[in-house]
Amino acid sequence: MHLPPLYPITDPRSPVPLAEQVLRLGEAGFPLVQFRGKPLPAAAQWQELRAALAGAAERGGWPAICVNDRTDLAVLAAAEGLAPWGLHLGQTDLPPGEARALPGLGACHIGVSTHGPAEWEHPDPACDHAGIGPFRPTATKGDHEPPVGLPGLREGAAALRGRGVAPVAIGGLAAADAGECFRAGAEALAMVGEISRCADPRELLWAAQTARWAARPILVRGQGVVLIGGSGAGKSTLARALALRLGLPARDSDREIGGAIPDLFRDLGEAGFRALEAESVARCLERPCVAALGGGAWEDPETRRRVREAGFAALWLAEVPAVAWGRVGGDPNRPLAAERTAFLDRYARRTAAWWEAPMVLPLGRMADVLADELVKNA
Ligand SMILES: Nc1ncnc2c1ncn2[C@@H]1O[C@H](COP(=O)(O)OP(=O)(O)OP(=O)(O)O)[C@@H](O)[C@H]1O
Ligand SMILES: O=C(O)C1=C[C@@H](O)[C@@H](O)[C@H](O)C1
Ligand SMILES: [Mg+2]
Repeated sequence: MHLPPLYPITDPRSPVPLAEQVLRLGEAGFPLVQFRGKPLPAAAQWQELRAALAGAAERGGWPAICVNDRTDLAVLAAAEGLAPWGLHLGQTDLPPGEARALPGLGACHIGVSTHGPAEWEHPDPACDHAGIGPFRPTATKGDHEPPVGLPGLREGAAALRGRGVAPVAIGGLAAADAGECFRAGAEALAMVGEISRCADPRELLWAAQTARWAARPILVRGQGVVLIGGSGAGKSTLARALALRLGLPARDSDREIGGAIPDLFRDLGEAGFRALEAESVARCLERPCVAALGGGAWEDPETRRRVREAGFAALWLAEVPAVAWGRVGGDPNRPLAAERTAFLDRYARRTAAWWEAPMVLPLGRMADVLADELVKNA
């Protein structure tokens, strides 16, 4: 289970409506936001949640939204075709397994709040991430448990990771805590409000990402790498920059197909193109290299299996879909980038599979800067 380094939670005390908080954070590059509407009345929470989910759906499924506490609202949303990415439950909310069995929530990522060893040792098998906290005393929640501090975070993170659950530090955190929390084993830092209130949330996220790479490197020298993600994310560009620095060949499944992509789509149809693409990816995996995969290649489960079997690391270049569209929309060499709505809908459909890989957030950086940072820690 992979999460972004910072996990913002909406703040109902802010004058900015909750849906707008979510969408602004998405625009800044945050892939995941938790929707917390407490103590607003249910009707107001629902109105904001629906607007946030509908807005994110129109933006290529970006950002992903995790609903805090309100399983009922998550079910309502799912019934409207707006199932959230996840659901975050406290120890006194519905049990995760029962929540996930509700209509429309089968694919939900469930997070739980944990506070001590009993919960760290026995996380509910239906959850794939968990908050550990409070890290220090916090004014956001009046009813919190005693602070766990760094020792608790370290103990909780090790126990949860050992059980396949991604640990999220939460409670009174500031961005300056990032390095220490990642070194203690946290996958992400959750923060209420601070992120939206800061002058430049994107810079905060960039700093947290580089701090996490320093504490928990995602590249190993000598190992092959495939870059996955949507069309226009910058995979081909980053693959070249990364290969140069890692001393590996740069490859590109689109180039190695050996024909002009628009001609292949015209002559063979998309299914014919996909068959050639799968063979091309398989050739890229024959020896270690940095390979950019075509934007649709990761949809094929056989390709995903082959990448794992070849021992390559998969990295998701998680660009904001609207930014990717701005780069490649209308490009005659990309037959699936002809129409904006279809392009963004395709991004949204493909996202679930990309979440399987650790993400690289470009956040406005050029490929050379991203590659330098990634290689620094390899
Ligand atoms: N980090 C970046 N910042 C700004 N522009 C970029 C960045 N990376 C790539 N680009 C530009 O965006 C466009 C698309 O990049 P690229 O071809 O690398 O995307 P891709 O992910 O490989 O897309 P596809 O899946 O369609 O092959 C190119 O014009 C490239 O120069
Ligand atoms: O998003 C897609 O499905 C595509 C992306 C490109 O990399 C090419 O593989 C082709 O244009 C199709
Ligand atoms: Mg490419």
